[in-house]
Amino acid sequence: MTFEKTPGWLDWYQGPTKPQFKVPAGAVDAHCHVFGPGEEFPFAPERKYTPCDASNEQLYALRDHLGFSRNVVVQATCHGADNRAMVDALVHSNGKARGVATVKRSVTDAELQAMHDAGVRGVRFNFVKRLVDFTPKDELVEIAGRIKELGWHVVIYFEAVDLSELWDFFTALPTTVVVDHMGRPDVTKPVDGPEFELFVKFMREHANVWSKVSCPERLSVSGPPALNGEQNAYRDVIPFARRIVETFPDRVLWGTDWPHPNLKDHMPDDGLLVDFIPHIASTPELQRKLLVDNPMRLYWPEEK
Ligand SMILES: O=C(O)/C=C(\CC(=O)C(=O)O)C(=O)O
Repeated sequence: MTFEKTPGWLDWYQGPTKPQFKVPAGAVDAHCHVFGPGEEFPFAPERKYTPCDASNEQLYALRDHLGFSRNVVVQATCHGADNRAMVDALVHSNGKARGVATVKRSVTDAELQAMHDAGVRGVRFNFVKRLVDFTPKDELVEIAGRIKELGWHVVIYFEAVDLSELWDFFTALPTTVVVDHMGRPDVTKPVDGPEFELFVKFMREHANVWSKVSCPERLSVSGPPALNGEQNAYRDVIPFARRIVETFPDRVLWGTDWPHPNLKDHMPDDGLLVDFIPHIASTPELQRKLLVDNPMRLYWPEEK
């Protein structure tokens, strides 16, 4: 089956630079995706976008190029609840990748167990309206209860303005809860203003809540973009990510977000994205927690 990309689609960056920042040994890229390839793993009929292909071989070549050791592959909405491409990536990783799936209430216990055996350790609940149709909360509660039995966690993706409305649902989840991209703050607002304070309160009052401090390229308004050797990219995002890393050093994760779905403005050089890390985690200890200790505790606890 061949697919036509969404008009204006930006393909991932070819030939990323070698990062100047050397990540610590055993670093984990804890948020990335695979797309298809569409011929082998067709995109879902209910998808809101059609991406370019981005295979697991290409993902693992990037991992090696950037100096990372492992990946967490997160199911992208263009594959709906058909997790085959993501699971195939885990199966071909030599144990170096774990996954986060999207499931429906109709998933069977045997299917969940098969995903667990392949390396899936979480499910993603997506509340970003441009990406998914609404799923009833009672269905999500039921799923959360079932995956808890497997020791999995829930990854949540939402926009900052929706946090107050989703608060009661999120705070009742019975598992570890990992927030994608700091809950997508509006970085033109103050880092100590009411909107981001609510997110900090969410983490402060709930010790089971973690955050990915990823995706500056998605959150930044004033840039400059991670292109053309820029070593000080996305300056407007730094205070937000830094605050979360320094306040909750044991509950933060970082990922490239390769192949960067739905960017409209530019496609970042992934090598320069890695060079962003020391701006938000400024000491070797913070870097080790962010890139090694925390993701290992969550995704490979048996190795700790
Ligand atoms: O890569 C991300 O985390 C963000 C996405 C895409 C996405 O999450 C998905 O398709 O599942 C976005 O904001 O468009």
